[in-house]
Amino acid sequence: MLSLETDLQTERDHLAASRAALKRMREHAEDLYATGDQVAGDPFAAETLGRHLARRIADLADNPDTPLFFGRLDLDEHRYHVGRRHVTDAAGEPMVLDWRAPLSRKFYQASARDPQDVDVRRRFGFVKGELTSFEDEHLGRGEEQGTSQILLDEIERPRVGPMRDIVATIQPEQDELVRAELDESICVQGAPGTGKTAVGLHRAAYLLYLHRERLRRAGVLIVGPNTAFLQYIASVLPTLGEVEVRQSTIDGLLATPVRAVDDERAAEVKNQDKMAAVLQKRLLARIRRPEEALTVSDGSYRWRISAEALRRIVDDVRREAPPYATGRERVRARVVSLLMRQSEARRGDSPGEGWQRRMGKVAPVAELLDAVWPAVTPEQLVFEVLSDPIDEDLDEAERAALRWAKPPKSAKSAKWSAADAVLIDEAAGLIDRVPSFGHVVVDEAQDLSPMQARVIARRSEHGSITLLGDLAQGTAPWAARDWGTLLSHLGKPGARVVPLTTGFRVPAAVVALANRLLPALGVDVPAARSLRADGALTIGTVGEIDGSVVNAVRSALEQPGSVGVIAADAAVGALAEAIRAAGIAIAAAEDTDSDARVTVLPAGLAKGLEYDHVIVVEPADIVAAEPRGLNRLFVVLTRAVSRLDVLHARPLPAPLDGLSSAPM
Ligand SMILES: Nc1ncnc2c1ncn2[C@@H]1O[C@H](COP(=O)(O)OP(=O)(O)OP(=O)(O)O)[C@@H](O)[C@H]1O
Repeated sequence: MLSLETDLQTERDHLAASRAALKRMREHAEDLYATGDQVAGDPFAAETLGRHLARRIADLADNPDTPLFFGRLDLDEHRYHVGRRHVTDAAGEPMVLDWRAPLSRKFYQASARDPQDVDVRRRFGFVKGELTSFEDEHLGRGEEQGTSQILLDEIERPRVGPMRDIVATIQPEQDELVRAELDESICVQGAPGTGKTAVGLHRAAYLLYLHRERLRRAGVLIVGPNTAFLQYIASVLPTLGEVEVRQSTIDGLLATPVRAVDDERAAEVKNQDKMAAVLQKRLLARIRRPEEALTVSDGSYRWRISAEALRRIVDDVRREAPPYATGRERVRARVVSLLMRQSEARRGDSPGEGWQRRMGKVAPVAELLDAVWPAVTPEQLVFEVLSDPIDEDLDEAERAALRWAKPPKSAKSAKWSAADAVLIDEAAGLIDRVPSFGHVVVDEAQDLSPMQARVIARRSEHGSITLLGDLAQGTAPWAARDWGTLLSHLGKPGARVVPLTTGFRVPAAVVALANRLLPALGVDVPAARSLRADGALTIGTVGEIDGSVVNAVRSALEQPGSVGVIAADAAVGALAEAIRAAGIAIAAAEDTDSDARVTVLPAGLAKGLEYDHVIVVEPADIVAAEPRGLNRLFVVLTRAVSRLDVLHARPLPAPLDGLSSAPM
């Protein structure tokens, strides 16, 4: 016991010394920042250095609630503490090793069977930033714990506020994914609560650490399903020291503001992958083969290019298939080049750049371009397709669904829907190149339509992707039934698909309930198993919904943690009213900082979120509200971290039929 206390004290001393070292590193960076103007040779260098140092100072901030290290590795000769960032002493010796450093990998991967030179792996337990315990595994002696108590404490802790990082407890199968090579695209099929989102965010942080310069230039993008979700995950990367990652919904990536709503059928047709071909054909149909020769006056000279030579230029460029706008410029450049050759032959010297620019713009050349390769905006192209959808690949019903209900006068006055914005992005990608990110993480990817997938494909053409999702949680009308098809739309057909099945959120009893829905969902996915034996599930028949929900919220509030009331979208307003009328404060779904512990949430927004206590209201209504209602119910039931109440006045949906349901 004494030795344990002594050990704990030694570790606390190391923590204090590491804190002091971090402070020294920060002060050093601050000093450099203050004197930056003098050390840098010129204003540009001063600004670059200043930005670098400001970032470094932010990186070195010490948050008293997040322990500087969480583990220790005893190797043959050396002992390393593993933490959130590198900390070195005044002599440059490591005091804390960044979790992403190659050596730290042993902390996550070593096992009794494969100790990887690790004699002892130590995990630390913290309470509010205080080091309170540790667990040792003597891997060198072939000893290994079963499931770590520190991990169990971590996953069972009450969830309040935004999502937290999991660096201290990343599991070996998660670590494999986090540390996959930058060039490798991967797809994670993960049952609810298996840590897909966590893996995606940590992979982004890991890649930024290893390939900082390359990724800083190209950028890293995280795509999530809605703003409530983005708020929920927003603080994970900053706690890992990464602040320069763009986080967006699909709509947020698009340049077109959404000001209209499609009916279901129109949205479905517009999201089919064949719309890409429809747009492309329509665009290429603008290109005409020249029929007349071109004559250009140039002072006392007249140059002439035959119709045949012009046709050859247009045919060649078309065959090269550059983006449309590049094609137009290429035709212009080749026409000018032929003019130049004539000029050289006649005048005996090469005309300069000014001449070439002028020739590119003279009226006959401009007219030729407008006739054979007319300029077009993405909006104009989509406007034309929706005004007159004549493509032979569309049947009559599809054409009718596409046609404007009330045709606008022009592309400029059109009000675009979310699906139109995706079509406009597709058109923009046909006309011009879209810059590609170095790495893109897509969460809840099962809900991407083929056309939305192409939005991401354009932005990851020269980079890699991490695709995260669960086919069982697909709720959009176009949700993926298999990953292979979606991966082809994303331009990464060969990506590895890796399943995750160990759940860290949902208690076993709740997983068993949700798994009953799986056979009815029409997708082939492995069922989850939960690491959590705790947790409570109540299924109750009630007479009157509102009053019963208020009672359930009251008793949920007697326990620590967050409470999520999830109901069919149409029922949420009245429920929130009833809860407020009972004097209970409610937080908005986007507001993860609110003091109120209760959130009332439409089923449509529950994806990706979690609450300690979830109250699901009238499952039959959630199922009836949409075509993939059972998938929606699967999502909703799996949001609970500790306790789930299912309240129903109507019979439960068929797959849950026969479950014992006590009157409440
Ligand atoms: N290795 C881990 N250690 C501790 N907690 C973990 C670990 N992996 C995941 N978790 C926790 O489990 C919960 C679920 O993780 P996450 O939201 O990433 O799962 P998900 O697979 O994206 O879930 P869903 O598909 O239901 O949205 C989170 O609270 C997360 O912090």
